[in-house]
Amino acid sequence: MSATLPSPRPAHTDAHRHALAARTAKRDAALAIGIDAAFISDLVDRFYAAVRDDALLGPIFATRIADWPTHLGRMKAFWSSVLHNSGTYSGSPMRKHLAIPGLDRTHFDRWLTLFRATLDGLARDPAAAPHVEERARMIATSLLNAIVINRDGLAAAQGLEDF
Ligand code: HEM
Repeated sequence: MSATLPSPRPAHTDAHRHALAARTAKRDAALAIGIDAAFISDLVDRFYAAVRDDALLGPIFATRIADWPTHLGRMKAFWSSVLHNSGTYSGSPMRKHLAIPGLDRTHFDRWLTLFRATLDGLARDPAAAPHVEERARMIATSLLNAIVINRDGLAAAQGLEDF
C-alpha cells in the first residue's frame, strides 16, 4: 500500500490573490492622485509641527510624547496603512486616546481644522485633500464615539453627530 502524499499547497490561494489585488488597487488609486510616500511623510511632519504649536492641542502631546521621531515614524506607518493598505502599522489608537482624560469634540474639531489646513497647503491634485480628509473624519468620529461611550455611556453617544 502506498502512502498518499498531500498535494502541495499553492503559493497563493484565490483569497490571498484577491486580498493582494485589493491592496494594490487601493494604493494605486491613492498614487494616481499624488498620495505617495513622500506626500504622507510631508503631511505628517507638517501636521505635527502645527499641532505642537497649537495652544489647545500642543500641551496634550507635549506631556505624552518624549520621542518625536518615533511618534512621527509611527504616524507615517499609520497613514500608509490607512491610505495604501500597506499593513505597516500595528497599534491600538483607540486605547491610547481613551487614556487621555478630558478629550472632547473641541479637541477633535481643532485636530481636523489643523489637518485640513495642512492638507490644503500640500495637495496638488484637487482630489487628494478630500480623499485623505474623509478617512481622518471617519476615524475621528469613531474615536470620539468610543470616548463618549466609555466616559458617559451609550445613551450619551446616541446623539453625537459625525464629523
Ligand atoms: C482630539 C484630537 C487628538 C488628540 C489630542 C490626540 C492625541 C494623541 C496622543 C497624545 C498620542 C500619543 C499617545 C501615546 O503614545 O501615549 C496619539 C497617538 C495616536 N493618534 Fe491621536 N490624537 C487625536 C486625534 C487623532 C485622530 C483623529 C487620529 C486618526 C485619524 C489619531 C491617530 C493617532 C494614532 C494612530 C496614534 C498612535 C497610537 C499608537 O500606536 O501608539 N489621533 N494621539
